[in-house]
Amino acid sequence: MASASVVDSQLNEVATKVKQYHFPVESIPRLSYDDPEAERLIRNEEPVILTGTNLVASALQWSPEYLSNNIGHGTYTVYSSKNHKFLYYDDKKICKVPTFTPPTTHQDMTFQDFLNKVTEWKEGEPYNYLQQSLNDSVGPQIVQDFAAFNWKWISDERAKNNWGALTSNLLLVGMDGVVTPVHYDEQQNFFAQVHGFKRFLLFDPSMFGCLYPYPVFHPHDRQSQVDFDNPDFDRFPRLRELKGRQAILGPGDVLYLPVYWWHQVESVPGYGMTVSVNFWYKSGPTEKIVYPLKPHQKVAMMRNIEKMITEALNNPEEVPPLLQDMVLGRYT
Ligand SMILES: O=C(O)C(=O)C[C@H](CCCc1ccccc1)C(=O)O
Ligand SMILES: [Zn+2]
Repeated sequence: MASASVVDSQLNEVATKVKQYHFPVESIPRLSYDDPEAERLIRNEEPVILTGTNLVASALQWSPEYLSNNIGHGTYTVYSSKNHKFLYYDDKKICKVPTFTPPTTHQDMTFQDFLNKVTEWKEGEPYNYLQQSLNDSVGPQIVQDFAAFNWKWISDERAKNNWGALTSNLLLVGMDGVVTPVHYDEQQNFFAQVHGFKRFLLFDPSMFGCLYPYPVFHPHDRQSQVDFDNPDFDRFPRLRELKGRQAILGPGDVLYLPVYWWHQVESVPGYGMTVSVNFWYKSGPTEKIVYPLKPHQKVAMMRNIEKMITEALNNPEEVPPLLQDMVLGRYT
């Protein structure tokens, strides 16, 4: 395992290589897991990079080759995209938008088949990204490594911050340069980087108005309509107000990614394949309402209003005209 200083010097080099976009970014604090400031940030639902957690220390040998030799012959969901971007969509909502064309395809295959596709990849061919919840179909060695995660530390964090249950651990194995475009999730997330380097761009929930998410009933619910590589400032004028944060993760780093925080995740080009494991937790029960409401509470409220209106109208096509009648010239 690379020593801390080696990872640190690599992180500094990676920071000079990552792509810059039109908006300014500030770094996320990188603190030892036992630093009281780290605890304060997590309590306050602000992102922080934690070092020294040993959360996935037992998985630091999970190179793609090691996984291929030890994960067994179960099948895993592998997404394919004609470019390096993997915009997530919810299969269950496709019926609401008949004109929707999925931007990625996915199929189940063995890890070995996935790794062969990546090894034999040629410029111009589709990109592949393995994204699959870790389950009991993995081989005994991987089960052993998984069991040796620092479950004590992370369950203490869950309890201290009054979160709900762990819902899943997503195993993510990406090709060099793949990108998960900017979106938010409705769960608390400890994101563990295992192999290779990932750059996160993060935006706090108050940036909702600058990131123009798809409608809640759309398959791309929770994803931004904005393409950072080709920002459309005419259609999305408040993009100009966007201010971001940045986190670069190396092997062993854990990012606390608070619920409702927007994030774009990139496997840094030129640094090879990446392996990550996330830990998604149901967010805790909302204690009693305190005013002023937090930005993420307003996002939750906007989602509920969109859901109510869509269900009440019982026809997605009638939602835009009703919302426009309600807002344009009255609240604008
Ligand atoms: O851990 C997170 O929240 C991430 O966004 C990590 C991201 C892949 C997530 C794929 C995905 C996005 C939306 C819904 C379900 C699955 C990456 O590392 O590329
Ligand atoms: Zn996410």
